[in-house]
Amino acid sequence: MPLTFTDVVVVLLTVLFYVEYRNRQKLKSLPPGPKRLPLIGNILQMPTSLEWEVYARWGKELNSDIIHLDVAGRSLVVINSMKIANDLLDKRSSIYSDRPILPMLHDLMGWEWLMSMAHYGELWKTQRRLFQQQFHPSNTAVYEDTVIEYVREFLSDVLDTPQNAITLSKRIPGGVALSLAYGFKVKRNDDPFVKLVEDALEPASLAAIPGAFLVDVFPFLKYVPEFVPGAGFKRKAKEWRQGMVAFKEGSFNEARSRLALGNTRSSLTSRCLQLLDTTKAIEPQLEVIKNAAGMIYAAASHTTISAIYTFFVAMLHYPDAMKKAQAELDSVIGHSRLPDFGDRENTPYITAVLKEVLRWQPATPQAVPHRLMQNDAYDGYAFLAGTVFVPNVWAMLHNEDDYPDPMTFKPERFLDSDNRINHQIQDPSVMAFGFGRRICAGMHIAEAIVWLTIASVLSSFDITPPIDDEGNKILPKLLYHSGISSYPQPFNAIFKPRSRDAESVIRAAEV
Ligand code: HEM
Repeated sequence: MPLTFTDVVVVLLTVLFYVEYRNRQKLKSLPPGPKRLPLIGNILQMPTSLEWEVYARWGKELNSDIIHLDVAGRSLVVINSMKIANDLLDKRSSIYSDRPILPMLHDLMGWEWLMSMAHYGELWKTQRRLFQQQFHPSNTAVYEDTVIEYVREFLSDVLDTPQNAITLSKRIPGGVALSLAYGFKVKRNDDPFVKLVEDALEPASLAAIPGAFLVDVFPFLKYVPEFVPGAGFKRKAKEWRQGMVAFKEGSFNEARSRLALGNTRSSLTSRCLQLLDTTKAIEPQLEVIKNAAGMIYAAASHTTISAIYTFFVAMLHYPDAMKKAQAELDSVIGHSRLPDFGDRENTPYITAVLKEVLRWQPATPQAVPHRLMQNDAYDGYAFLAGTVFVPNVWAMLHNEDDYPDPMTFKPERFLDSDNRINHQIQDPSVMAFGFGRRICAGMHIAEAIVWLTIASVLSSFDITPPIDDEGNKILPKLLYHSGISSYPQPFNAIFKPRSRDAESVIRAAEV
């Protein structure tokens, strides 16, 4: 007998009621969360901007450092405290180190090879090992000269076109990354590889946020054909996939041919190509090198530029901090040379500025999400395998107990009464760079780039806000874009050499 319309409605309602019943059962053992709607859960409340601040507010309202969000039946757990992040993501890292599968990013855009997004398995392990061998924290010689080179070129470029200083600063982490990955010397303007990789990365950063695309919430949508109305995301993904392939293959092939011609600097690609094991299949080895090299710009550039921009924004809002930093640099380094890494030990205030930059507006306010690999229980809660955990680094770094008056930029909070680094104060780096086995593999390089940029810029320039027609300062708004790495909205600043001597020192130091 054929089914009637009423039969279909009854079956459908039964299924829906069953799904909702199961969701409610699951929720009983989960952390508190904002009020949810049947079936779709919290989907309509999911914030689309400043997520980290909304999650922190929800945590306070619910009086819990761990909150649960139901995204149409999928569990998202936000961790607002460092202790819980340590308990789960560090101490139980053997089961909390996977990444969520995001159909838009992984399947449709083809970024499944990207180490920071990769599944916790053999491919990730091989890439991470390779990365650590090349950039071991003790092996500073591999990156310090490159960092010095790009920072000094930046200073000289700012002397030439001070009005472009903010845009020019992007070349510091971008140039260091392309140099470490492929041995390319990045052009001062319109570098073709920077363009290639930027075109590929912009959409990937967006798609890396869980729930940014509906297909991440309803994975079956990935099977909807491209011509169906509303499937525009598939056309976008196809175009973005081409960008990704062009960057990954194009940069690697160029590095390889330059190596063959002997026309390259030492880099991860060149060193790995020289160490190829000819007794084994070559193609899989090439694939690993290609992935690891492609990873470097992706992980290093947008995150580190965010921190550099935050440094500029902080100097505009807090000129007293800038003056104190300059006074320290003047007394330790003087006026006849630029800072270098040997000065790090003797400039605690600059180190404190670096720490406060990483804390005040963290470059990755929600770090990168982790995915639980097997069922687990914690503090009376039960989590199912597949639950996605978002470490709300912003909330941890704005915790009033560790950092009183957290919205204020105050490097002094990291110093003791003798103006030395106070090790009793929680170091922001233990949160700002993520957790457990997936912790940022390049954090020492990131800190080196940002430290040298702060020290070099402040020893040479004053940074002040532009002035409007009525004589008022135009200060940047403290509004940050959403994305895996978050950066301030466009702003302007005036960079003025501190003296004639400062100009001569910059010109003399250019390498
Ligand atoms: C201020 C700058 C930076 C910040 C804030 C930052 C932050 C992060 C965070 C939060 C993660 C994810 C950690 C987790 O899953 O818990 C990560 C992963 C990673 N970062 Fe960074 N990062 C920065 C710069 C860099 C640089 C300069 C490099 C390389 C030269 C780098 C290489 C990586 C790599 C390879 C991963 C993937 C680790 C994995 O999944 O195993 N990062 N970073």
